[in-house]
Amino acid sequence: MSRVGILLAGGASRRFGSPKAFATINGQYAYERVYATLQAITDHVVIVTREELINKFPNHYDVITDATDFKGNGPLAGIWTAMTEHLASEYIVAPCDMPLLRVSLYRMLQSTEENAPVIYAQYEGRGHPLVSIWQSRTKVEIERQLEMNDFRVFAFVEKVKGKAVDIHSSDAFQLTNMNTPEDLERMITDD
Ligand SMILES: Nc1nc2c(ncn2[C@@H]2O[C@H](COP(=O)(O)OP(=O)(O)OP(=O)(O)O)[C@@H](O)[C@H]2O)c(=O)[nH]1
Repeated sequence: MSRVGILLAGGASRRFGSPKAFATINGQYAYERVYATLQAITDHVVIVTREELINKFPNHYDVITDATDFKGNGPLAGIWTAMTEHLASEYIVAPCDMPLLRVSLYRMLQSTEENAPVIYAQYEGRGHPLVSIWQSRTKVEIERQLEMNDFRVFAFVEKVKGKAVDIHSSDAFQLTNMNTPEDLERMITDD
């Protein structure tokens, strides 16, 4: 089975004020940390970003931008773009703004028996559809939704009856994201 990691780094980072992918946590860029996690559990990792950032990533990374037809419309378009550029049986998805994600959390998702189209993390009833595993068969359905100008990730995951996996409280810290500079400050203190 071939697995491709999709690192989502194409957001506007409006609340953060500068590109979140390049926020520094203890000497490492946020995206580098997430990349390392995806690299450990996949055959290849692709970073999906926006035009303005593409040259900021070193050349040895595989970096693409959202498909022209859907760009600027959120992460679902990014997931679909990566699926079109890289054929695989399954895709492991992670956002660049959760730099505490570790392999152990994805292993938990992978150990789910179900052959659900999307398997995603959930903690205290809140789903995290960008911390997830997507089967390749979802590509056609994503495209159908995007073509209807519906860019909502969670709506998609619910529509295809994605499987939520409850994360143990001891792993919940991994789902911490940085929407604001204050979130990053807290993360550095806790890391
Ligand atoms: N490829 C791609 N990734 C996206 C897009 N929008 C958001 N993301 C990524 O999805 C993850 C979660 O996004 P948000 O929390 O909404 O981040 P954001 O849009 O950068 O932040 P705000 O502008 O403050 O809402 C982050 O890793 C983003 O980089 C997009 O249009 N394309």
